[in-house]
Amino acid sequence: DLNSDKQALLDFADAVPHARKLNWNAAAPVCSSWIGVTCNVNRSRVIGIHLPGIGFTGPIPANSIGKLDALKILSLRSNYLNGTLPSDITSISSLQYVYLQNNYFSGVLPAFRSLQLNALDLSFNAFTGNIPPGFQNLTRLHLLNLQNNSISGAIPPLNLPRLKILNFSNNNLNGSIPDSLQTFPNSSFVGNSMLCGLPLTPCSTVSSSPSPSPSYFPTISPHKNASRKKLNSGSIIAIAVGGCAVLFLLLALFFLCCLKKLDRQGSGVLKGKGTAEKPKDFGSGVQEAEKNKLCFLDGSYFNFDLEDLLRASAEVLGKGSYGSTYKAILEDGTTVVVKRLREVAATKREFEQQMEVVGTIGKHSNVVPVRAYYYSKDEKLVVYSYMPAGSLFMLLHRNRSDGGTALDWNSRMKIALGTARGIAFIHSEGGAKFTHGNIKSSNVLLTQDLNGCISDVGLAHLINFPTTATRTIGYRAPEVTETRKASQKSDVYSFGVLLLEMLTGKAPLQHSGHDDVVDLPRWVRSVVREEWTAEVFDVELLKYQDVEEEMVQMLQIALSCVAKVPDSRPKMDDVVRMIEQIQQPELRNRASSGTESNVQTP
Ligand SMILES: Nc1ncnc2c1ncn2[C@@H]1O[C@H](COP(=O)(O)OP(=O)(O)OP(=O)(O)O)[C@@H](O)[C@H]1O
Repeated sequence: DLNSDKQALLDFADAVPHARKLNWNAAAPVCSSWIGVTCNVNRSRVIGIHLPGIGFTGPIPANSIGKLDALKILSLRSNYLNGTLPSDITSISSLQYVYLQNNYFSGVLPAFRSLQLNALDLSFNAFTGNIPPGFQNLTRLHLLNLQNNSISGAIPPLNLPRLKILNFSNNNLNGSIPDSLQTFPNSSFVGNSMLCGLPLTPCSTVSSSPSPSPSYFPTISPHKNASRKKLNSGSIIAIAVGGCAVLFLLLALFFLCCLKKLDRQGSGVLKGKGTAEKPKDFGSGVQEAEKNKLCFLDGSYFNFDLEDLLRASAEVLGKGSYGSTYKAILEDGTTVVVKRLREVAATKREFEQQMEVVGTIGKHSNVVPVRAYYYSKDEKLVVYSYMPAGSLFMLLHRNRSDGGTALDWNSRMKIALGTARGIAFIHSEGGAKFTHGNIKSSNVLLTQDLNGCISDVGLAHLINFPTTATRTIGYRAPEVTETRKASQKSDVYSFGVLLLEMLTGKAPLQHSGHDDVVDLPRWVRSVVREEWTAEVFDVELLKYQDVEEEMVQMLQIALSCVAKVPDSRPKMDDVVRMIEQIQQPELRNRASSGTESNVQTP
């Protein structure tokens, strides 16, 4: 039951040291609050563990994870786990997905009992022994990755109907590749010097070699074999070590060159702009030795590591004040957004601490969650969920100039309230002095149902004060220009500008081809002073009936936020309350039908 699952997890966490803290508090509910743990629908059993890159070190003890006998997904990849895999884990009969790659597991490659197994990834470990013939029973397997271990012997004649991805490369396998596996590419088998047959060199192509007689070596390429026989194991090791050293040096040189080039370019690997380009390598500054250290803030969702990220195809979304932003599509189809930060002023410790805070704040439904981050001397990356519906900036301005439909009033109200709630949460959870520091419409991202989510939380604290970003200047409170320090009150000012932007349809920046205003609060104030008219409002909004009063109320809230004197501005909590008090759009229909008039949400 859930209690024994909980105990098994606690036993695991107690026994296995880990670099990153787990919030596995015995008193807190496992299914809703424990990082990296997924339960079944009725919350009676643990069915998934996703804990990649937590820094687990040492062996997994028996009677810990192995006791989770309803477990379907086990992901402990990219840790420092070693020793043999306890047999109670390999015996769990419910397992469907096992991701244990990039660890230091050793011992004989175990057979997995679960006939439900869909994916088994044990690559980049130190497993030895043969491929168990029992793998033939795993008829549901679609992925089998055993690359970069020390597995030896012949490949058993596996015939797995669903197998799509197979990788046995870089092991010590020998003999001929079974017919049933010959449809897989070369890359599935390379790096096994004693292995032959399609798609590698055919085992029987021996006629060109006069001696030794091919009949002595019926299944092994004589060419490879002959050269191998002359070397003793000592010289093979020497050559391998030498080869690796040269390769490592070359790689290091290559990375250095890339870095130098990057520095010269200022930021980003891309030379141009736009979305059509496909950079292959936005992580070229990542040092070989520091790979795999992608730190996850919520391991329960994603299953990838730094290598996957570096391999992903990426496209530039834009260059912001903090650096370049990429959309990356991982090999398994997961889409994430990677921010490559420049001019980070924080030390590694400060960066980590900030990310911990950001991790807590990211749990709010109006904040774009940070999924993972990476910090090295040369490269700082922050990984976010991809928000396919785009930003408020796009919906308000770009969409329209591209002939798209304008956002209606109800949607604007909903986005305004959501964003205000997100900012209020940032102010309350991050501590009394915690600020966002860069509130603007391109940092309000939307879900499909137009829930406004605030992005880039915590980044302003890590980066040197951006002075040049024109898109930011229009949102900046007057005092910040002098003090160069954001405060919660300056966030309120920026939010006020954002509200004015939604009300007027004008962007607070100079942008050719758009109806923009450099100082939006000043412009609105001057119009309002002349006469309280509909002139300030976006013409698109004037199409809607019976919303003028709400628009005027919102305008008042916005103007109170952009008060010149910081102390005259409301607190973010108050702003939320004020917006809530304007009749809720979703309640308007019911209210006007007379059944529930004057309804206000709490
Ligand atoms: N998680 C995300 N999902 C989808 N689009 C995103 C995501 N994060 C950022 N974007 C979009 O990518 C583009 C570039 O973002 P970026 O944050 O680099 O620039 P910015 O918002 O203009 O400036 P700043 O760096 O000051 O926030 C923006 O249009 C932004 O809306």
